[in-house]
Amino acid sequence: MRGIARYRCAGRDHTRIFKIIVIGDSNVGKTCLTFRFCGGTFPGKTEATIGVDFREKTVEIEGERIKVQVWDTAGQERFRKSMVEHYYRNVHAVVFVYDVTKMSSFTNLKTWIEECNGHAVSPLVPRVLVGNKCDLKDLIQVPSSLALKFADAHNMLLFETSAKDPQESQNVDAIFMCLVCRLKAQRLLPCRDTEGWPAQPQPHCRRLDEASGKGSCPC
Ligand SMILES: Nc1nc2c(ncn2[C@@H]2O[C@H](COP(=O)(O)OP(=O)(O)OP(=O)(O)O)[C@@H](O)[C@H]2O)c(=O)[nH]1
Ligand SMILES: [Mg+2]
Repeated sequence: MRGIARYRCAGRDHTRIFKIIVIGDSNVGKTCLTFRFCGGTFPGKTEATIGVDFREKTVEIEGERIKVQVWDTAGQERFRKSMVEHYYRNVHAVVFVYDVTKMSSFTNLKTWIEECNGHAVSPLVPRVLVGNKCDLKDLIQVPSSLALKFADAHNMLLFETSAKDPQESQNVDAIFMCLVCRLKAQRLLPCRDTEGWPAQPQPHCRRLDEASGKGSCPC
């Protein structure tokens, strides 16, 4: 049987928790991507996220169990403004999402990056760029070359994928697993218990589902 690595904090053993926030315009598919990663399915119907929805998934990498706490944020200004400070507090990694069929969601990325930088997120916090809805091949407006240039300029990896297409599910997993691997490599990252995770459900905050998965580093 393989041993599970655990880290000791204040005399107690803890599974490390990594907080990953998912940011981008409304309707780009943030909820669907997080659903695909945490639940393994594409939700039949979604509504605009209000505040934040929490999802989590426990993964095992090189013998260490890690809890990935995914913050599915609201893209609509009116549904997010009271929550923005909470999004960025103690964040470990950021996923920026645009819709490959909607150029404005790509050009707006600079605003999302500015917001992130404006909340003093350390440059050491890894960030990735995700172009979603690649299944809509005939409707693509954002060329990969343009997205790649943008990602390079901002020191991010680019993933182009689809939350909807089941054949893309491994790519969706790779987005998050890649971040987890990078965070795991940052050995000084402290373990946290439930800091940043509301003890009680709050208005506009719902903790949805939990699934478990095992994986190896996709990077
Ligand atoms: N074709 C296609 N549609 C998708 C994909 N991902 C999401 N959608 C659709 O896009 C719409 C918006 O998806 P959501 O995940 O709710 O978008 P969101 O970014 O969470 O939006 P907000 O919560 O308002 O910020 C829904 O109708 C989804 O079914 C995808 O990969 N392909
Ligand atoms: Mg949403």
